[in-house]
Amino acid sequence: MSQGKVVLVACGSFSPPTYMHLRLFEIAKDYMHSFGLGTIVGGIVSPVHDAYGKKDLVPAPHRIEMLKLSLKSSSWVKVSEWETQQAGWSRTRVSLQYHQDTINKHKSSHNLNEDPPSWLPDDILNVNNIDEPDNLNQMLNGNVSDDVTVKLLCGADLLESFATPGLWSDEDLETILGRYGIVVVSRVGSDPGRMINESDILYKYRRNVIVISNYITSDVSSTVIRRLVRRGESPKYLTDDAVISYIIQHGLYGARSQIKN
Ligand SMILES: Nc1ncnc2c1ncn2[C@@H]1O[C@H](COP(=O)(O)OP(=O)(O)OP(=O)(O)O)[C@@H](O)[C@H]1O
Ligand SMILES: NC(=O)c1ccc[n+]([C@@H]2O[C@H](COP(=O)(O)O)[C@@H](O)[C@H]2O)c1
Repeated sequence: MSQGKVVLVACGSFSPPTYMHLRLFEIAKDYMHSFGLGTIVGGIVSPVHDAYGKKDLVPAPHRIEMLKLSLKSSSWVKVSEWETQQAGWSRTRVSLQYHQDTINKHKSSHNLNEDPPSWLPDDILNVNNIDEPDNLNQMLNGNVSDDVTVKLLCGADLLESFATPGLWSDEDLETILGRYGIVVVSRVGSDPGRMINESDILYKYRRNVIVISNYITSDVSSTVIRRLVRRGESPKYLTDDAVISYIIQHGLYGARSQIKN
């Protein structure tokens, strides 16, 4: 298992973002830190293109704006608009590849002046961090690599979707699991351990799959928020207040102004 620097990338619809989407990053960061599984230097949320065509997927500019509102208080998780700016839907492998390539390109100090994308983690742009004494010591002792690897951050339902026939190509899964690796947070009703045991490809790459049991379980989903909004009920405390105001203001998900806020 790599113990170098890691950037977590979460791909999904985020229609709308819930507080659990953002909790995933905090849960993963704490877990990986306590078990010495790498140093998280940044987090990226990559909302899917409108062409993904999932039911209730509001146009990308709304989802991006709601994510930005949700992430106002985060110093290390940023929104990447790259997927939404492509001509059509991008497979997750392609998205990870793009983010990895861009990070590699900007990691070296001589590229710092080259218009870095706004989602690029500050730690990568901060040239002073590269040679900080602790890190240098570790590097000299051969304990850590200075490479930055992106890893897919997801909930256990996404892991389960790997087994859906025709949804993910074997080649993509080989690359996602073999080259990058994934960090999976348990979700009510899912059993990632069993999933790994039952899938040949997940079993083959099990060392690259970090499974985190989320003991503070929550079944909050975008579906639940959309349902409440549609019924004129309050989604307060399931997502950021600013997201709720945005939903009402733009009449998203069938919102009427009388939502009990
Ligand atoms: N409560 C949760 N616990 C763990 N992972 C979650 C939870 N909610 C969302 N995720 C993860 O967040 C990522 C983005 O998910 P997505 O945008 O599909 O959210 P969702 O709430 O499941 O949406 P929907 O209800 O529209 O299907 C996925 O990897 C998903 O597994
Ligand atoms: N073959 C693939 O790369 C593949 C297949 C299905 C879903 N996905 C991604 O997984 C995420 C799923 O999001 P939802 O759970 O909201 O459907 C999206 O980011 C989507 O692009 C990727």
